[in-house]
Amino acid sequence: MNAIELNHISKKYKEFQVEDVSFTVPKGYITGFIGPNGSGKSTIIRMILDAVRPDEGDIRIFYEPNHKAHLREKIGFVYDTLHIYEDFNLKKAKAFISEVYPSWDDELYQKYVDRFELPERKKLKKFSKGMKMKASLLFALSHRPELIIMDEPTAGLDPIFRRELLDELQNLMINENQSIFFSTHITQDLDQIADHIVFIYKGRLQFQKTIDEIRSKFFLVKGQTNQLDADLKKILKGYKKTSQNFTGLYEGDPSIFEGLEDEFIIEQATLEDIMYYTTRRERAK
Ligand SMILES: Nc1ncnc2c1ncn2[C@@H]1O[C@H](COP(=O)(O)OP(=O)(O)OP(=O)(O)O)[C@@H](O)[C@H]1O
Repeated sequence: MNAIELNHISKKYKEFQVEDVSFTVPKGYITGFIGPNGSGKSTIIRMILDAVRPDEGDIRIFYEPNHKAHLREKIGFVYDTLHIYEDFNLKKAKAFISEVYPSWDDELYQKYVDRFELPERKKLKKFSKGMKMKASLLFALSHRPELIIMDEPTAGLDPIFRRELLDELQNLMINENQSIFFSTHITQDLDQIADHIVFIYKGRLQFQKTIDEIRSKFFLVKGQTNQLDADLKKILKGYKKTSQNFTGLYEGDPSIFEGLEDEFIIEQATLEDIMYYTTRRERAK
């Protein structure tokens, strides 16, 4: 079952384009959306939410075209800025927002207000960046959405709350079978909680893989620069070298390095390594 499906999505702006992007967000899992600055993550999220129309392709949410109005109720959206009139305080904002969602859960709202330690009577414009993010989460979660879509939800949060939030998201997925799709630059968050990763770069899909596939297929190869010959360069997805040593990214079965333990060090690659070395090679093209 898929919560979201993108089929051959293209969108052209003057100086940037999303090119033929297809991927799925499976139901009941956490999917992380990664890519360097300006890769098109926010643009794609806006297209999923029907705030921007693609030039080509179609997007489905729970197997329905994403522009169907009733899908709004099923989605909790967290953006990096609050889209609420900022002269309001939480109480007043809640009065408006709760009216929009038939599934609004007041008890849950109260639980999150307490847990997030948010003042209910302070004007939203006087909230700090992190408080605004928490308020955005509060409203998104309190109507019990089946699908949570977030654009960099952990940006601006202190590390303690960030971890609490990640735990909370994991609980939502496990206990309520919710599907979560979120973009982030903090790839360690995803190493911790994501089941699937969608990686885009310069408006093109690099890959969609499960975390397990990534763990079993991506490795760092380290050795001395004089060992970095043409054959090795060919099989690496990218590398960095000094006059003495090199580190490269290898995708595939690590057994090809068996018996070469004295010559190379093979280590599991993190998501950050994968992004760094993949885009390094792209940049050098
Ligand atoms: N309405 C628009 N008109 C023209 N160009 C746009 C528009 N919206 C976005 N872009 C361009 O699309 C590119 C991708 O931007 P986008 O915000 O989708 O990337 P991102 O991956 O979310 O980046 P970041 O990680 O920095 O937030 C950028 O070059 C941006 O300037």
